[in-house]
Amino acid sequence: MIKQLDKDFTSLNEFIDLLSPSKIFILVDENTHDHCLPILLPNLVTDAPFEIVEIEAGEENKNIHSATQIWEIFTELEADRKALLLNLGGGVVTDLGGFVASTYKRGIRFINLPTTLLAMCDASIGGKTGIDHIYLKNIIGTFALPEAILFYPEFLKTLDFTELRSGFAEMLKHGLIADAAHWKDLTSIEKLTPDSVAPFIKRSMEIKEEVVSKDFKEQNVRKILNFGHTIGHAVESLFMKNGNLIPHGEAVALGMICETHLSLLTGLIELEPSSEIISKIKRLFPYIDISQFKNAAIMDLMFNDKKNAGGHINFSLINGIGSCLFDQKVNVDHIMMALDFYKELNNA
Ligand SMILES: NC(=O)c1ccc[n+]([C@@H]2O[C@H](COP(=O)([O-])OP(=O)(O)OC[C@H]3O[C@@H](n4cnc5c(N)ncnc54)[C@H](O)[C@@H]3O)[C@@H](O)[C@H]2O)c1
Ligand SMILES: O=C(O)C(=O)C[C@@H](O)[C@H](O)[C@H](O)COP(=O)(O)O
Ligand SMILES: [Zn+2]
Repeated sequence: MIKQLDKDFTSLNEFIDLLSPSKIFILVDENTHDHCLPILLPNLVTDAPFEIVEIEAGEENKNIHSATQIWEIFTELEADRKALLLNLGGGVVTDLGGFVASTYKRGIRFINLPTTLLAMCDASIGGKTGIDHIYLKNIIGTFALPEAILFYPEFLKTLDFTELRSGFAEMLKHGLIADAAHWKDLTSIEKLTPDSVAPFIKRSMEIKEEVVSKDFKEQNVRKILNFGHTIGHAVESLFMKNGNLIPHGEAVALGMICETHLSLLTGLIELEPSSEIISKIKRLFPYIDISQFKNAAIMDLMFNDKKNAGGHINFSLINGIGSCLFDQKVNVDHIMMALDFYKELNNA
């Protein structure tokens, strides 16, 4: 169930009532503890006892150490199989919380309460949970669906602009892979703010939900949701390794530029739409200097991509605005050219 919360959080309370949990755990990070918990707690009406579990904020904490910490808290506080986890946060909290919940005692129930644009439109939906390990993004994880995804756009009011823009990248991705009108709507927004983007959140969520409903375990069409991520995740991992993190959405924006150019090089898309896509993404997102990374190092990481099979890198590439093909095998020289294309964009 995906539903927008009213200001009294009635649907959350009703739903918790229905689930009748033995205990509720509310997972937050430092920022959602300060900004979102004070909105949730006065509205939470339940007979079940609850505990707050806090992790440090940031991608560097989406790891096994945080997971262990949470499992230990569950054990100490005697969480049983009827316990319920509320993931109140961005994609780090929903990915990590979902992972911890789906593995503790072989699975307890969880509800996602996304607080970033990225988590609302993407991470909270679709049941991919996980953690990063040895600098590889989401390399350990499960497919496990939340009982509900309840979103409240008011949470976005305290979000930094950089994080809002990061979520906007995944929304643009949804337009590019599946809905040209959504791409047009999003790229027509004059100034990105919580209010200006709010009318388009629902459509973005629907696109993600529609794709996932056709292929939950990512055997085929779900791979289109990974457009921009083959190169984006590789670059994100290299920055993580250097201890110099970049927001996930910025890595995806970079990845979408490279992979749009790759779509052009492989003859899938015409020059005009590819130029439109690249110039619009370039205008919206900061240029990321990747000159420190050799193309071969970026490529090495792509071999760990979860879409791959039989030692081949499988790309998801667009064949027009609003349309995407998966399992595309491309010439290695073209991958190198796409990376060089991005590296040279700074001088263009
Ligand atoms: N499972 C999926 O399908 C999926 C999809 C897309 C991305 N992801 C993952 O999601 C993660 C990125 O998510 P994210 O961009 O939400 O990052 P995040 O969870 O790190 O949140 C970004 C920052 O915003 C802060 N924050 C969150 N809500 C806030 C609020 N309302 N007000 C003020 N500050 C707030 C957080 O503390 C953090 O500092 C990555 O790990 C990515 O791999 C997963
Ligand atoms: O839900 C999906 O499927 C996606 O690919 C959405 C992506 O935006 C997201 O970043 C996802 O976590 C990537 O998954 P991964 O399998 O490439 O780690
Ligand atoms: Zn993503």
